[in-house]
Amino acid sequence: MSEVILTLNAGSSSMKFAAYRSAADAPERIMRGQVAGLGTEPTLVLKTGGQNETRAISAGTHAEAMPVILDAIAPFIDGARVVGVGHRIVHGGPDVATHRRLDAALMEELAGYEPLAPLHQPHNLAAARAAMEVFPDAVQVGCFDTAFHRTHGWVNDAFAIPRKYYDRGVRRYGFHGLSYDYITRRLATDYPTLAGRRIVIAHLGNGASMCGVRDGKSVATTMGFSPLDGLPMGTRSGQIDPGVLLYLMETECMDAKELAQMLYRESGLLGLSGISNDMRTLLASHDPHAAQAVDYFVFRVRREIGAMSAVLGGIDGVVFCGGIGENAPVIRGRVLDGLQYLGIEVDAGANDHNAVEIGRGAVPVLVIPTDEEFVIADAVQDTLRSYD
Ligand SMILES: Nc1ncnc2c1ncn2[C@@H]1O[C@H](COP(=O)(O)OP(=O)(O)O)[C@@H](O)[C@H]1O
Ligand SMILES: CC(=O)OP(=O)(O)O
Ligand SMILES: [Mg+2]
Repeated sequence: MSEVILTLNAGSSSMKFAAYRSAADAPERIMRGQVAGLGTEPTLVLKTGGQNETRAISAGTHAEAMPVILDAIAPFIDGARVVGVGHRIVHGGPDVATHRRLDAALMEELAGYEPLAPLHQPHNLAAARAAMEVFPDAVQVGCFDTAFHRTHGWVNDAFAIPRKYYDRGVRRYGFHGLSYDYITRRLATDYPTLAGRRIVIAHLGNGASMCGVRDGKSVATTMGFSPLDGLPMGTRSGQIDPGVLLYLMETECMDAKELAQMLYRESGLLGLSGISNDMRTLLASHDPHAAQAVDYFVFRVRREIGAMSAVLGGIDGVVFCGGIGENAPVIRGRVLDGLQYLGIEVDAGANDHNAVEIGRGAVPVLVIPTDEEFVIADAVQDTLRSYD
């Protein structure tokens, strides 16, 4: 092995990373891991050859996690040259519809989107800057969560506020696009009969959203201008009546900073339960507020499945992914209960075992572990080949 590709994926509470070697069809993964629990109890998880190794670390922030990650990767790449580094970047703005090589001008433009995704964009860009310093000769490639959704029609992109704001970029961008891209590719290769159909993909993690896909393209998604909209999340509110914000500004004199703190960091499962943003903790809790937070989550996910059905004109398949979607049978079961009218029925045994196919109705229901890193590595390989 002489040349490798690295991927960095800074989520709101985690930093996932992986190393790949280039291969003819698609990059081959050498190892992957993540720093999880940033802000609470940070751990380093290494995943190699089916083995998971977890250890507590002292990094409290995304920046402090970087040297830990580089040390963790080093033994696996055995001195090989890092020729490309791919970065998940949450916000690419209105025009970016595919991955791009990161240069100074693009980095500056992307920094302008930091206020629109404060839990992600600053960490994404910090990781890219750090990688540019550590690997100055490697190609740095930005892979954008918003890019997959640039196929939306205008009605799905616009807010019904004066038009001048649309022209200034106040639009529904949508996020989690790398995850939806991966799932859509998996459907194309593993479930070709579903690939051209109407699919609802529920990415339920610490950040959560849903995407309606038709013919492999995004038609609608629950997140909007920022990754605050749509489903409730670990610490984010999800959809909220803007009148609530006006009321809080007027009666509680909250300013933009305080509202941002509340909406991004103190709401969602954490805000409703008063206990935790972690679905595992809430499912294990006997506190009635934990149960209510879970009820609210389930209610909103079900509601959005109905909305997606309306937008797509029916549903031919449902896919769950993300930390909750891949690992929480109780949530999947409750979300899908009573959707027989859409042809959706759950096989309880398969669901309990996190099987890949958990439906027993006319509409297939799948659990597919998402792999944003693969999409990033593939984009880097693609970029490197364009120079050959
Ligand atoms: N076995 C499980 N049961 C329920 N929830 C789980 C389980 N495993 C992970 N989760 C949830 O997944 C969430 C993390 O999702 P993930 O997609 O990894 O996060 P991020 O959005 O930070 O990338 C955690 O907050 C946790 O609530
Ligand atoms: C966009 C988003 O919410 O990402 P994450 O799930 O990594 O927080
Ligand atoms: Mg995520």
